[in-house]
Amino acid sequence: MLPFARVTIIGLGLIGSSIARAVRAHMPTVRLTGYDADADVRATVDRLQLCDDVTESAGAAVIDADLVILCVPVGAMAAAAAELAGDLPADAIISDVGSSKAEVLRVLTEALPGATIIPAHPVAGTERSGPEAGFATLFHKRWCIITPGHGADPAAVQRVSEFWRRLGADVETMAPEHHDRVLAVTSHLPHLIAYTIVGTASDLEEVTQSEVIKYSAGGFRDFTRIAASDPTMWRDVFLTNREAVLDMLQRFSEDLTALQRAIRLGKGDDLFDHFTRTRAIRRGIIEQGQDDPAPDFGRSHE
Ligand SMILES: NC(=O)c1ccc[n+]([C@@H]2O[C@H](COP(=O)([O-])OP(=O)(O)OC[C@H]3O[C@@H](n4cnc5c(N)ncnc54)[C@H](O)[C@@H]3O)[C@@H](O)[C@H]2O)c1
Ligand SMILES: O=C(O)C(=O)C[C@]1(C(=O)O)C=C[C@@H](O)C=C1
Repeated sequence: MLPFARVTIIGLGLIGSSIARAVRAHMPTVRLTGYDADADVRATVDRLQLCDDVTESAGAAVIDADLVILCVPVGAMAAAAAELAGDLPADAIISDVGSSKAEVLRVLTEALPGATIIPAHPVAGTERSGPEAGFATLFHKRWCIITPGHGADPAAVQRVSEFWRRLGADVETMAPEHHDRVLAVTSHLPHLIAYTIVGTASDLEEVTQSEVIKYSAGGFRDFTRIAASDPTMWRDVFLTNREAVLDMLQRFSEDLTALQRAIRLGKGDDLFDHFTRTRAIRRGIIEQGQDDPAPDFGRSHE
């Protein structure tokens, strides 16, 4: 049996539109309703026929939903929830896809007292935004981490987990605070590093902008892809996962200083040992079948 019959998506950008496409592909009988604050996005979703209905307000979108998924930037979760609070059916489950979880659970609980809130984070995405960037296979064989709060209804957790499994994801459950520490190091810090290095390269006086573009064929090019990620989304991620990111950044700076010292002192063995250890980690990821779907994954859908 399907976990939900009437699904509403609030926010129809990359992730929201990918969920809509994946629901169409895997659960075609589900009635899909969508709402986005941006009228151009609503028009595009209408044109692409990604939902059965696109409404003019958040309230109208949720009125008969049994699952509502907030797919807006994490800084907009509170406002999006407040907008639909008066129309949310008592038995609906509300979920989200935000990249940071403890703060999102806090603001949703505040905005929707008494609602069944089961947050989730599909660990899948690209550097692109908007409804045209989405695709149905985005979640295939990618993790989706469910982060219920204390005392969350186990049956509701099961239904949300089953929903994501049907979209092709592998599901894991984690406490929101633990999620935020894990993702701080595996996702948030790498983005911060990419944003930094691309900025540094373009600020170098002795290197021209055209040289940065011309010679960015290798490792740097991968950084530019990540550094092209959505500014609103990432501003909000760093502001809502501040403590964990700052903690991981401190650890990272110490390790970077150690490598800097090894280079300065000519300690080749230290460098070699470090690089050998990190190479094994990459190989472990590939052996587990969790390899990247190629750096230009999103681009092939342009
Ligand atoms: N992009 C990724 O790689 C990725 C991966 C996993 C999770 N996420 C999370 O998914 C969420 C959405 O990210 P995205 O990449 O789809 O962003 P996006 O910019 O492509 O889409 C966000 C959409 O939300 C709409 N919106 C903003 N405020 C709104 C409001 N109050 N009410 C209704 N609509 C509103 C915007 O108009 C936009 O269309 C974020 O919370 C992000 O952290 C992103
Ligand atoms: O591949 C990318 O472009 C991504 O940045 C995807 C990525 C990640 O860091 O893994 C980014 C943020 C999300 O919350 C989940 C996935």
